[in-house]
Amino acid sequence: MREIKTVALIGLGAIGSFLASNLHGVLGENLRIVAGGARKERLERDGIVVNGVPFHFRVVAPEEETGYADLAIVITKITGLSQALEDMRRQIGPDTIIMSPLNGVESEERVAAVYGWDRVLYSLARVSVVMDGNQVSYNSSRASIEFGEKYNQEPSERVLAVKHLLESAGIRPVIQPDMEKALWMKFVCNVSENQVGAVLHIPFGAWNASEHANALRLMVAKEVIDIARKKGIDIDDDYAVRQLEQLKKVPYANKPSTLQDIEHGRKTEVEMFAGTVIRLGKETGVPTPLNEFLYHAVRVLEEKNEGII
Ligand SMILES: NC(=O)C1=CN([C@@H]2O[C@H](COP(=O)(O)OP(=O)(O)OC[C@H]3O[C@@H](n4cnc5c(N)ncnc54)[C@H](OP(=O)(O)O)[C@@H]3O)[C@@H](O)[C@H]2O)C=CC1
Ligand SMILES: CC(C)(CO)C(=O)C(=O)O
Repeated sequence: MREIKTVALIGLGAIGSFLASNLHGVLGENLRIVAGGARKERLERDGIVVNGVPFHFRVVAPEEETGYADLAIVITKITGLSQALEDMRRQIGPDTIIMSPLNGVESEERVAAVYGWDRVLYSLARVSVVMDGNQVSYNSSRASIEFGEKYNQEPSERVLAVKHLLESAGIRPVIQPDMEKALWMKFVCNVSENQVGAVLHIPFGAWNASEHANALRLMVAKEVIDIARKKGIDIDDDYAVRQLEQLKKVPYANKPSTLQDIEHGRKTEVEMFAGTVIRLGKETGVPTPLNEFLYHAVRVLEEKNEGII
């Protein structure tokens, strides 16, 4: 069986730290975090503390010649993806598998445009991770990575290799039969939960505590489900309703990554959420007034952070 012995990861933020802290146990120095300049210095000096455990990973600069990695994980925010793909160039050889478990439905296309579809595996992260400074926390019993080829009736050799690696590292692997559909189902959640959560400044617990918050979540989700269906991706109308059962299991005070971005004064991924929905709504003929509202509302929050307002 194909074996993954070396992993290069770029983006040691919330999700990157969740992945790296688990992979480090099986890979040790064969896990390399790619980061340059002041970022490299900071990561080497401060390390990362995940669920109370301190880690100092091996950090390599983008220009360092380390040899190719068997698996490259790109997990920056969408706003940093283009630069990260450039910075990973020395890690990526002819047989390197690349996974980009960012939110949204388009990161794989962006990776493929640079490195080709034959290197890309689809993936997404089903976990809520909170990061403040170098402190990271998440609930390990509720964390999984969904991944695979576009369709996975018979898992390919490289899918089985990634499954084996994740299992050995203690990360729950889920091979979805249809990864395109899985990405869209997560997209429904992110567009509704992240954006409504950020604009109203409410944590995950609010969806269950407030019928009004939940009503807004469902209305926004409907726009995405309608677009998915127009694109031939079969997500039923009640999917977002059922999602409430999953949301009840997320710690009450956890915040979606978009709200964390606003609170930390960072640019959000609104372009990838509402921006994509508005664009695809026009292409498929689905009206998206709620996403138009959210797009501008999140932009206003960014402007407040930038001191424009
Ligand atoms: N947080 C969560 O619970 C979840 C997030 N996601 C998704 O996962 C993706 C990542 O999110 P998240 O982990 O929260 O994001 P973070 O902002 O916490 O982490 C991104 C990291 O990438 C680093 N980075 C950016 N560019 C580079 C570069 N060129 N070289 C090296 N490092 C770089 C940033 O460093 P620096 O800080 O120095 O800029 C930062 O540490 C997003 O698409 C998000 O939507 C998915 C599921 C859950
Ligand atoms: C935690 C979760 C799953 C919420 O939708 C997420 O993807 C995010 O915060 O970006």
